[in-house]
Amino acid sequence: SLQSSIDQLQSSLSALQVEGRGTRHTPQCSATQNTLTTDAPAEQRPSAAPRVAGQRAPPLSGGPNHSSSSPEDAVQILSLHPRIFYFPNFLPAEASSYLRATSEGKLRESRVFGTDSWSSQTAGVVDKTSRSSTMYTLNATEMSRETIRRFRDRVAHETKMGWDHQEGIQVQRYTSSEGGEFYDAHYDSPDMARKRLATLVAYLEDTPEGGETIFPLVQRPHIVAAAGQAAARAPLSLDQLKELGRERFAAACADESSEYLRIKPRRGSAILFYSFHPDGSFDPLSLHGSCPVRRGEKWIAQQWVRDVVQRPHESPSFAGGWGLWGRGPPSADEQGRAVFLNRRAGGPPMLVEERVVGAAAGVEPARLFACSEPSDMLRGLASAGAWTVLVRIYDLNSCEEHSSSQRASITLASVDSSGGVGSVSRGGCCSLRLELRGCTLELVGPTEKVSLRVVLTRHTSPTDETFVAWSGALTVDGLYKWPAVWEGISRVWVNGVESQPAAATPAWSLPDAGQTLWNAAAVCAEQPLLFSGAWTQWSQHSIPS
Ligand SMILES: O=C(O)CCC(=O)C(=O)O
Ligand SMILES: [Fe+2]
Repeated sequence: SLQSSIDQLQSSLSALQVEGRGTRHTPQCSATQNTLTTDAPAEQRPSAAPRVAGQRAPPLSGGPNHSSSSPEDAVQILSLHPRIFYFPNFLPAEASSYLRATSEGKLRESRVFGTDSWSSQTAGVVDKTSRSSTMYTLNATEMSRETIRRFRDRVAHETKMGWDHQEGIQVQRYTSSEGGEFYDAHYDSPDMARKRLATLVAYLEDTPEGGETIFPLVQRPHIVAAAGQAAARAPLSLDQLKELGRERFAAACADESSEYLRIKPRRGSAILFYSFHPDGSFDPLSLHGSCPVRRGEKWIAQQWVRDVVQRPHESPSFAGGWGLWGRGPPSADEQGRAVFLNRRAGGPPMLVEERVVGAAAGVEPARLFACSEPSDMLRGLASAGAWTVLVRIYDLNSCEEHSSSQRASITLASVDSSGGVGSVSRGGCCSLRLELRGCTLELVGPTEKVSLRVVLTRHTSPTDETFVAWSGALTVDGLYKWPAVWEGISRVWVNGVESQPAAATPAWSLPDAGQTLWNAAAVCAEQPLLFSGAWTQWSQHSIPS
């Protein structure tokens, strides 16, 4: 029965709490009864152990050493179905202030996206009957601010998905005008091709009245949504669940003591929730919305984490050649080199190598090779016509991608002609020489800060990467040191199946393979890898599959 399943789950929760207190587990992994206190104003929250100034880890310390010494900072499990976590102390005041200040003058009307039409290409529509608020998405420069970098490190740490999977942070403001701005119950990832696996919502301010985030299909205090149980017995369609959720949502906003999960905006706190199950399938219980703001304002910053790479230049494993972008993992050739199937162009398999000549970091030229078999980048392209080779040089410090001083582009009149086009561009950061026939990219500059991405596209749409025939990125050895985020990883699943890292990526070796191997596999396979590391110490035995 429903009650017995709930009882069962609650007893597993108790077991989990015992685990959480075990010596092997850090306090950040404990599930506590504090779940219900997310509604309480700060001063009513259970008092933490006396705090000694300077002893507490900073809220954004991130990385494997991120362990809070204060129970007040411990992450709380609000729900396992769907997975929702509450961080009482996620953002330092400095980050909240920066996010608000930088967005304030740039806010635009928020839009909604239909379930079928949503994609990064569609702009959405303003529909005040389901969403009224204003928003701003941080640009690359803002995303690279130190305070934001720490924020992103922390998100990467908690999700075990790197920066390259993160969208631009979206800041959103709801005011109390016109009956209170709000966001009706909705899903974050209607686009199933490019899943938003996880959403982190950070609250930048206290909202005096209204503005709660509601999960209307998640009942409290139970850790499992009764709606899910009901749905399991008499399956509801997605539309029916949504309808049910919307009814409950409206009622829950009007009723402080509603039984459905609500999170009150408190400056510095955050929730992290997943719209997908660990096996990659959609989780309909992730429906959520924002109640109308009754008094004051609500400010949030959202970081969406996608299954596919969003910001390639930030990949820690950018070792070249996701030829035919994400169409499958590489296999090994006779010499053990990684080979990508050349499906789209119908040509021979593509071989991508990474080499570094000269000093890895410094002013010495670094020569980077990127070739399709045997040694000509263009040979695999049977299709004649005009192409554009776009070489983007990313400065990893500023994340600038499009400034002309850091970018070179070359247009080829036709593919089957000489192909031996050379070009030198000089910009603020470096100079670039591109020799297609000789398969040489020569980059001269402060290479410890630079990453390259090479994209070959049809001339008609030089910036449309859906037409990519070849895409590779090259990182100078040692150039990008991914923060120690990856060190805690102990197990890896691909689409719900646990796999050995070695088996998952045969003969695929990178300079710092230990840390980047799995992420490389995620990029190549274009599917979520679900990592088990520091944060999942408990989840290995507590998240039912
Ligand atoms: O405002 C909130 O609490 C949630 C916002 C949200 O769900 C969204 O913008 O997708
Ligand atoms: Fe949302």
